[in-house]
Amino acid sequence: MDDDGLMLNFGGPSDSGSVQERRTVAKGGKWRDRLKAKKAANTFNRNNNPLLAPRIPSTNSSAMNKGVPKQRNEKMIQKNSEVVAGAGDDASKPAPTGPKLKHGKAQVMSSLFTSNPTIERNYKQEKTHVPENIIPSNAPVADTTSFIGIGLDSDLVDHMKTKLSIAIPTNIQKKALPILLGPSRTVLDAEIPKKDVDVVVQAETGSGKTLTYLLPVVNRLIAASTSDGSSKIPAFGDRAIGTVAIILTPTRELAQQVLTVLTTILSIPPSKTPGKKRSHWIVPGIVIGGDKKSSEKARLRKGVNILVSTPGRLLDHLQNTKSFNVQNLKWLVLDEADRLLDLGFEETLKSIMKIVDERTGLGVAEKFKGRVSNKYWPKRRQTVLCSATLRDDVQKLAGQSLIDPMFISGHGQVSTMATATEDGALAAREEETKFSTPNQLKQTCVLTPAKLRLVTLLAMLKSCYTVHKGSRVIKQKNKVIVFFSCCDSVDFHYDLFIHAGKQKEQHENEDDEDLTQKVLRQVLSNEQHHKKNFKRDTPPKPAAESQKDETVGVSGIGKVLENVPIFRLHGDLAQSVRTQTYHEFGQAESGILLCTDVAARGLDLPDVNRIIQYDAPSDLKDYVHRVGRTARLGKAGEASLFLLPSEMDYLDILKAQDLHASIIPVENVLSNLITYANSQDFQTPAQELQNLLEQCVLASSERMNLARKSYWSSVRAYATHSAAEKHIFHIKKLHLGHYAKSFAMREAPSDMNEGGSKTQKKRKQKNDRLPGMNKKSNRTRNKYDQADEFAIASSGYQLAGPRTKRKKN
Ligand SMILES: Nc1ncnc2c1ncn2[C@@H]1O[C@H](COP(=O)(O)OP(=O)(O)OP(=O)(O)O)[C@@H](O)[C@H]1O
Repeated sequence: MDDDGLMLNFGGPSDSGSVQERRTVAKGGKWRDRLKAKKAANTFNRNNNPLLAPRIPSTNSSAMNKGVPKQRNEKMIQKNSEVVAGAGDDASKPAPTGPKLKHGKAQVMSSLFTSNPTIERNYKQEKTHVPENIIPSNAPVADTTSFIGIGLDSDLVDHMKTKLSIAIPTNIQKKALPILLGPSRTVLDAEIPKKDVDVVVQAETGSGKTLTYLLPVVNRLIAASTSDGSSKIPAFGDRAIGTVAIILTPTRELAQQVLTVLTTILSIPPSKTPGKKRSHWIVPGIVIGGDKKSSEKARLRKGVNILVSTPGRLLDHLQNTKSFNVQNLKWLVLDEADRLLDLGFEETLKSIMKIVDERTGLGVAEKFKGRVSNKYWPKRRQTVLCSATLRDDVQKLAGQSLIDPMFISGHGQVSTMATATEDGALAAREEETKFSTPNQLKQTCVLTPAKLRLVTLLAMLKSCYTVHKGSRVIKQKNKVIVFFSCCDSVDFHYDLFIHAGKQKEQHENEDDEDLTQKVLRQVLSNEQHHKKNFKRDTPPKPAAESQKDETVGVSGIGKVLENVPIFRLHGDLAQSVRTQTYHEFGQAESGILLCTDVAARGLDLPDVNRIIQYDAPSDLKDYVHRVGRTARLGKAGEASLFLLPSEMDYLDILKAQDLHASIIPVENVLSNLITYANSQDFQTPAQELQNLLEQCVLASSERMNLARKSYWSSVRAYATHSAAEKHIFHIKKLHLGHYAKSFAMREAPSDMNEGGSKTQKKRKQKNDRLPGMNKKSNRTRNKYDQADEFAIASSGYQLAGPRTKRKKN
């Protein structure tokens, strides 16, 4: 932290009560004089502002309670705030030359509570939004409507009750099912058209959209394969008809989840109604990337009647698997349609549509003519689009691939898309298509200075699993999902949370030798022995750890997080690991899932009570989907967003969409780290925790590399915010040194790809400079703009960051 050592803070809290510092750079003179001046300033700030400097622990503080003598404790804090490798406790001695890092700079352990930015807006005076209506908006509707009343098959309804405990439809199911049943509907309603139409479904997260589009398809196929003796329509039952329905999802996990629901509702037992006979011919199936293509081909050849797929693999089979028969396709469902229409999927989707249109255009195959032309089968292919965040981009597609679509929204009127674009209706539609989150969801925001981010995250996570009641610590079970902006960051935090704290145990019983000196020495020896690359699929095992690796299967447990199982999920993991993680976290009673946006959409992970967005989403839609992993189907839930003080205006963007997050002061979150009754001091445990994390990173060169990779990938991801949000999330506003602290590093890392001649390095640095730093940045920025979750995944493409304060400026 090069600047912290020289920046001096003067001034106390401002009149408004917000934290305010005047900074003066102490230049010239001897280092001892500068140090003295800094200490004087720190003492002043410490007395005036709780966030600016560590307090000397009071007699009941954590350190004192542990029996650490006051004098030693003061020294520790002092040491934490100063140049550890350079200056010892005795200021009269010349600074010893401590171990150096590769790039030749002494290690600086700066305090967490100095030089933090001020929060300019007085948020305490801003009104907190209290939702007027806290009746859950995505729960089943408590009225007389039943699935039978809507017109579903009685055997199917019984089966759903027994297998899924589902008896009453949700709001969106009540509205959309009758329309999607079309002419096959047995219950008549004059207001609902009896012809088959394309449909756009927009409803809140966790409101049962999956069953909304699956039930009509299954119900119609079941009806088509049933004969009760009285009907003139012969029962259909031939798997060889090929694929009649395709459900497309943006992620593999979501595809697997949809297949599970589909298989469950298709496992309907034989009817108990006398005379009612049904052919069991409907075969569900899945084709997703990461699986063996040859076995998928074999299944498609035999006939998969309802197919769930991700776009890339579907296109691959459409182009290359001759036996894949879609000539009789009757339903095409795009789940998370807005994501499927995003950059990256758009081209694939166009190609899919083109091929499907060509093949279905040939008409029903000769063999099935007359057999699939009754009311149970749509006359032409029906397309259904679904999402919680469908807006104008979907209307673009509506113009091309949907014919006179109906727009069904969870909280609005059913209307045609044409009406929506007519005069006057547009304004109403805009209001209707504001992103809405479940009423019962509690949304909060923590304004955290960059240096405090990591400890604040841990404090928040700890609070989910332990409650302090007086001197008693009560453990509780919870399921929490933490969203990061990139895969490297997920990997780094996963590894850190599992291994941090084990170093401490190892060294505690040893001689008085300074721990930091030992750890630093370890780094130097590690660097000679560990040249191997870090592999993503297996958790890192730094040699500095003497303990056995506590990673079991796809989860691990760590001391810093109360031994709660920690999981990770991102697009760079092997498919087998992704699948296992999804299942194990889903079934776990308690756990923390660290993930990227790959888990943001559609995943129905049971009983998740808390969402933490550690990195702000790069798209507002992702905000809605991320927070939607909790508060599902009428249950309670809380979602917390981490923002830097400089990013506070993002709350206004959220407000404009009726997304209201109330602010929690960072001190309140950090106070969860206080473990001793009656103590007010959160700074000492926070500082101790940060030191512990930093030591863990320093202890292994592999982990240090991972921290650097993760740091640069996160910086790169930060640069991908859309133009509309650039004024808030601009890389120039990011204090890189402080940001490094949130990766448990003591200073901003240099470029990882260092090497080559001096001129080559200079040229590379110039080309790779951060966005907005020079004229060449445009070229670099184009690369960022194309990056999606999967592209941000790896840090193969690294940036050179400014390394000194002068360069930074
Ligand atoms: N009518 C119902 N009664 C009870 N539970 C239901 C009902 N309909 C769906 N569910 C259950 O609600 C949960 C959420 O459903 P689903 O995943 O389809 O929500 P969604 O609207 O698609 O959410 P997202 O937008 O996040 O994808 C599932 O566990 C599902 O089994």
